[in-house]
Order: sequence, then C-alpha cells, then structure tokens
Amino acid sequence: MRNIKLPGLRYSNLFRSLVVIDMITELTLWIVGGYANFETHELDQIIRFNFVESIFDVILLSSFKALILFVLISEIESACFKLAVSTANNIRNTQSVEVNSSTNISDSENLIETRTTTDLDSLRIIKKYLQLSLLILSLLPLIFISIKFGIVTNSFIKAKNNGQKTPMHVFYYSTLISEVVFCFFEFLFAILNWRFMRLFGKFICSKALSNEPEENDEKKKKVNIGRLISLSYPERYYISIAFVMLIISSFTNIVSPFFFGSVVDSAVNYPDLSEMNKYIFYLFIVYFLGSLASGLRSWLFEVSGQRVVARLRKSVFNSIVKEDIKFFDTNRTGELTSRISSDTQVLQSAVTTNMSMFARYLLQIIGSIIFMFSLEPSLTALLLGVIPVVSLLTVQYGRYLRKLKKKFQDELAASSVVAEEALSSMRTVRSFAAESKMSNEYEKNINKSFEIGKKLAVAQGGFMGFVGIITGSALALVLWYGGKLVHDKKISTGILASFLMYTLQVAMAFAFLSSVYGDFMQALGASQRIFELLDSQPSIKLNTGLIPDSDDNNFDGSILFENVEFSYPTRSDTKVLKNVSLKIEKGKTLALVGPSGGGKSTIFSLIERFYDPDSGQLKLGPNSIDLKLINTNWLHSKIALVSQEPVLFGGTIKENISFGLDQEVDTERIIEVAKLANAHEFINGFEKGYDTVVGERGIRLSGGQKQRIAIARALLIDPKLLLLDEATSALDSESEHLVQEAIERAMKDRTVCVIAHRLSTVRNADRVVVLENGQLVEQGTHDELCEMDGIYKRLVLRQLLTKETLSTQS
Ligand SMILES: Nc1ncnc2c1ncn2[C@@H]1O[C@H](COP(=O)(O)OP(=O)(O)OP(=O)(O)O)[C@@H](O)[C@H]1O
Repeated sequence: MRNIKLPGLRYSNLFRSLVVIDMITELTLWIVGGYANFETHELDQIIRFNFVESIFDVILLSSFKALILFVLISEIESACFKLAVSTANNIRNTQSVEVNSSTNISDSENLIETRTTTDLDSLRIIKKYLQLSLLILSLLPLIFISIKFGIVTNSFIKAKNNGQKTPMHVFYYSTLISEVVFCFFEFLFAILNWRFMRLFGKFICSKALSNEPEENDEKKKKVNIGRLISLSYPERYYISIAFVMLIISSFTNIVSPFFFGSVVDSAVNYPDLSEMNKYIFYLFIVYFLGSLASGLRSWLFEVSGQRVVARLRKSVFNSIVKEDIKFFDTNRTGELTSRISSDTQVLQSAVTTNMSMFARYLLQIIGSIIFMFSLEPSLTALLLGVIPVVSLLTVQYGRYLRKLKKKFQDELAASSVVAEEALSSMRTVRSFAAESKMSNEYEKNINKSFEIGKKLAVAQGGFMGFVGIITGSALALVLWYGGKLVHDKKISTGILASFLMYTLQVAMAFAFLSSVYGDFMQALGASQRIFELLDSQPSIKLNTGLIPDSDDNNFDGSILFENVEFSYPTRSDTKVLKNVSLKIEKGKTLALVGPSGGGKSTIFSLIERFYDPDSGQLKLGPNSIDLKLINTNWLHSKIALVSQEPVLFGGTIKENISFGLDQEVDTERIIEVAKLANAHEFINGFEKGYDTVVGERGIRLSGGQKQRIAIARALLIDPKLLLLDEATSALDSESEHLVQEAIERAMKDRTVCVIAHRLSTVRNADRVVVLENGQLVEQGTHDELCEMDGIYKRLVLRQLLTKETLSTQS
C-alpha cells in the first residue's frame, strides 16, 4: 500500500505552502522594512517586543505557528492515510472471509479482526485530537493578531489625527495587515480540514482497494503542465529564438521606466536640454528594440502554436484510427471529432503563446522588483506583501478553472455527437420531420455547455476584478507612501515616477500572469481526454506480427475456427458465439445462414480481426497459423469484405475503387475490375466518368451502383478470401441481376464465405453452416441439410424462399 502515489496538488500541501509563505513573507518584510526604516524608527522598535509599537511578536508568532501547523497537518494526513489503508484492508479481509468461508470464521481470524478494529478506533481518536488542535492553534493566532491589529489601528488613527508620530511606521503596519490575512486563511484551511481529510481518506481507501493503483496513478500523472509544455518540444528552435526575443523585449520593458525617470529628473534638475535629449534618445532606442523583438516574438510563438496544434491533431487522429474496433463501439464519432478540433484548439495558445506570456510576465515582475529594490526598498516591500495573497488565490482559481474547462469540453463533445448524428442522417431526419426534435436536442446539449461557459465567465471576471482591486490598492498605497517620501525630500520626483511605472508594470504583469495561469489550467482540463487518446494502446496492434513469406504456401484463403467462444466487449455477459468450430476450405464457398442475430456477421468480424475470440482459436492457411500472430495489414490485403450496405467515401469513383491499395493504380486495372463488377457501363454514363464525385458516403449513387463499386473495390485487391454479405434489401430486378452477376464473377475460382440470403447462393455453395443463437446447429450441403429435415429446412429455407420471392416480385 505504501506505493500509493499522492497527488502533488492536495489540501495538505497547499496548507503547508501557505504557512511557509506566511513565515517567509513576514520575515522578509520584517528584515527589509527594518533596514528601510532604520533611520526613522529605532532599532529597539524593530526587535523589542511592544504590543503597539513593534511587530517582533508578529514575526515570532508567524514563525512558530508555521512550524507547529506544518507538523500538525503532516501528522493529520499521515493518520488519515493509515486509517484509510487499514479500512481498505478490513474491507478486503471481510470480502475474502465471505468468499472463502461462508460458514466458519476461525478464532484466530476473529482475533485479527478485533485487533484491527481497536487499532482503527485509536487511530480515529488520534486523528480527531490532532484536528481539534489544528483548529485551536490556528484560531488563537487569529484572535491575537486581530486584537493587535485593532489596537494598533486605533492608536495609528489617533496619532495621525493629533499630528503625532505614528506608533508603528507604515511598512510594519502593512506587515501586520498581511499577517491578519494569513491567519484568516490558515484558520479557514483548518476548518476545511475536516472535509478535505475525509475526501483524502476516501481517495486513499479507493486506491488501496483498486487492483492496479500504480497504473491509475500513472495515467493521472500523465496530464500535467510539464507534459503540456513538452508538446512544443519539436518547435524548440523556433521557441528558443522566440525566447531570446522575449528576453530582449522584457528587458526593454524593465529598463524603460528607469530612462523615463531620468528624463523627468534631467528636465527638472538641468538648465539646458542636452541631458534630457540624451535620455530621450536612449528611451527611443529602448522602445524601438523592444517593439522589434516583441513583433518577432509574437510571430514565432504564433507559428509554433499553429504547428503544435496541427501536429497534435494529426497524432490524435492517428491514435484514434489505430484503436481497436471495440473502442468505436463505445466512443461516438461526434465526440471524437470534437476532441480533434475543439480540444486541440484550446491547447494551441497554452503551449506556446501562453508559455511566452508566462515567461514574459514572470521576467517582468522579477526584473521590475529588482530595479524597484535598487530605487527604494521600503516602497518595494510594500508591494511584496500583496504577492502571496494573489498567488494563493491564483492557484485555487486555477484548479477551479481546470475542472470547469474539462466539464465544458465534455459537454461540447456531447453536443457534437448530436450534431454529427443528425447531420449525417439528414434524410432520415427529414423523412420523419424530426428537424425540430433534433434542434431541441442540440439546443439542450449546447445549453449545458453554455451554463458552464457562464460559470467560466463569472470566475474569470470575478478573479480579474479581484486581482485588479488588490493591485490597484497596492498602487494607491505606493503612490501615497512615495508621495510622502517626495514630500519629505527623501526621494526625487524622477525616482517616484520610475517607481510608479514599475509598480504599474508589476501590477499589470501580475494581472496577466494570473489570467495566463488560468488559461494554462483550462488547457490542462481540455488536454485530459487528448492525452488519454494519445496514450491509449490498442490491444490488436496494426502492422505488427508475422507476414508469411510466400502467399501461396501460407495463405490459400482457408480459415479454421476451433471451439471459438466470443462476446462483444460492450456486452461481455452475453455469449454471441458458443463453441463454434468450422472450416472455410480453399477454393470452396461456405454459406452462413440462420436467423437474425445468430452470429453470422460476428464470424466475419473475427476473421477480419476486428475482435479476438474469448477462447478457442482461428487458424489461417494450410499451416494453421494462429490468426493472432499474423500482421493485420497483411491479413487485410488478402481478405476483402463486401458488406450488405457498402459504405463509400466522399471522393471520386476511381478513388473509391482503389481505396484498399496504397500505391497508384493503373486506370486500365480499375476499368478491368469495374467491368467484372458490372459497374463500367453506369460509370461511363456519368459526365465525369471515373472522376465523378460520389458525395458523402456515396449518397449520389443508387444502392445497386454502390454495391457494384464495392465489389470492384474488393476485386482490385484480388483477395485470397472473399467475405460477402448478401444484400437483404430488395433491388429492382435489372439491378439485382447485375449485382448477382458481379457477385458470381467475383466468387469464381476464389475461397468465399458468404452470409447468404438467397436460395440460389445456398444451392451453389459447397457447404452450408447454420448458426442459431451463436451455436453451429447444422452443417452440410444444401441437399444434405434438406434431407435432414431439421432447422435448416424448417426455418432457414422458408426464410430464404420468402426473400427470394419478394426480391423477384419487386
Ligand atoms: N458491436 C456490437 N456490440 C455488441 N453486441 C453486438 C455488436 N454487434 C452485434 N452484436 C450482437 O451480437 C449478436 C450477433 O450479431 P450478428 O450481427 O453477428 O448477427 P447476424 O447473424 O449477422 O444477424 P443479421 O442476419 O441480422 O445481420 C446480436 O445479438 C447482436 O445484438
């Protein structure tokens, strides 16, 4: 159980980070503030304990509190972990006792169970005490700091009103405020501790109970910012140059306020304009270089983003088309196309533009703060107090956004399913006058995503507003304090001007950084399914495995089914084939007949290796090679399937006939097979002949024409084995005759397995196999089966005859 991996972003880590940030911030503010205000406030005010005049107690409080809370939360988490694992073990034991001995539980087992229950109880009590201590120890500092804050504020206001020196300088006063905020959040976290620890316990318990905890963890781990960024690795050269441009433009942004201030100072302090002109020239150069670098940076990141998303779409599509057929039984087309188009779009900006923005604003903040420190440390420290608050909020906001965005993309994908289904079956929709029904359905789905979109908008707006208020307040505070310093002649107007520009830059950078972080988190939410698709490994690998050396020796079209059992993965409790053994012999025709749902098409699916059997084997060729060992691409080049309702693709007739071959095919060969399939004549009747576009799924062709094209398509690969599903739908007699003739030609001198719906087909077949409810109930020639006077004669023959009569009548 020890190998259960915990998520990095979890409650206890956030709590621990909060108390550490609290301690570091307070210490930094104390030291920097002490240094900055050393002249105005005596040393003993900095370190001496005085409830109203010093913050030494605040520093001690934040440091010790951090230490104690850090240890406490770690202990609580560990207790929760142990408790959850023990609970999981108990559940496991109980289950195995129930399974193994439904009657007798031995004394020793009783003993183990009693001891485990006692352990669990004591663990629970310890956890409760620890949680209570956490609550009390985070409440007490809040009470203390609030009282101090109230008293200090009171004397601060009094001193101000009386025009006296304030009991505590402004810097330390803001330190006190930030500690109030920290204590409040820590108390809040302590209250939430109960809920989060319960969730944590449930999470650990389910992990401990699951059979493959590592594998699941691995999957989770695979979606993180690092992985997101790694998508842009192939663009590293573009991105590296873009980063150089970014550093140049950020640097120009960072130094420009300095020159700006120098222009102001030289205008105020120098009698002639030469000094100011010099700085104006520098400023111009800085802006010019900055803009140039900015333009290049933007272009390079954008083009990299486009390349990343194009590559990602290709990879996702590639992954999807290589999936097992069972994957398509569970995933719907609309959802998948939405993943390819919409989810990848969300990632585009995240992996390049946002990355650049993130780096840019981070650089800007760090650079600006360094410059600010060199200009006026006390003013800078004022700003720093705001950073932990904004950072913490940003992290929480990011998590929220990530979840919301995932939901949003899921809903969007669900609505794409409706749209795809309706648009691809417009004739059925129209014939049932179901347009409004489909519109309503789509509207319902879109509304769901819209509702989440609204939440996203509120979260974004609210957060931006909040960050704006915080940064605006920090700016006002800096302006006020800076103005005072200028008034007291402690700094020049130029320094204040530069400082204000830096503050603005930092504030803006912070606001942008937060929103970029939000976008990152949204991208992470959207990327979850994309990465799942990319990581998914089909169980039947394409283009790997054995390619028999010589076709003639190794595959003659014969296939042997040995005790095959099969159930579809989506309905694993229903056996579709039960102990089926049959042989498709070289050069012979095997007809499959039987009632609907008997498992005939399933036989084809197994031969095509769309699925593997649950048990039993399929053996190929005279050497009886296990089908599972054979390279599937090779297999599909030797077997052709003509289904009942053949699906054509949206291209030309020529493209459709040559669909199964990778290489260019001679037009003569295409015409040859089209003639064999009785298709040449009608194709020539079209204005563009073989270049006629057939429309989506061959919509511009008739049923009979589609079938003949499909037969030509199968003949072109000259298959060793032809799998034929005769059409049940009645064609007109002329078309019927042409199709039948094409089929007969295709079957000639070939190994064929046919799902027969016509009497003539079963009569001509070398052998007939009757499948009912997945079982092979009868087999033999048509005459033999008729003589048997069994199910074939009673059920199938009647069924076939009815169809034959119907089709000839129509
Ligand atoms: N993709 C699938 N997922 C789950 N069950 C399926 C799937 N395809 C078919 N089945 C089920 O398997 C059983 C056998 O279906 P199959 O298509 O092989 O029958 P069939 O004999 O070819 O019928 P028909 O003559 O009507 O085409 C049916 O009960 C069907 O509902």
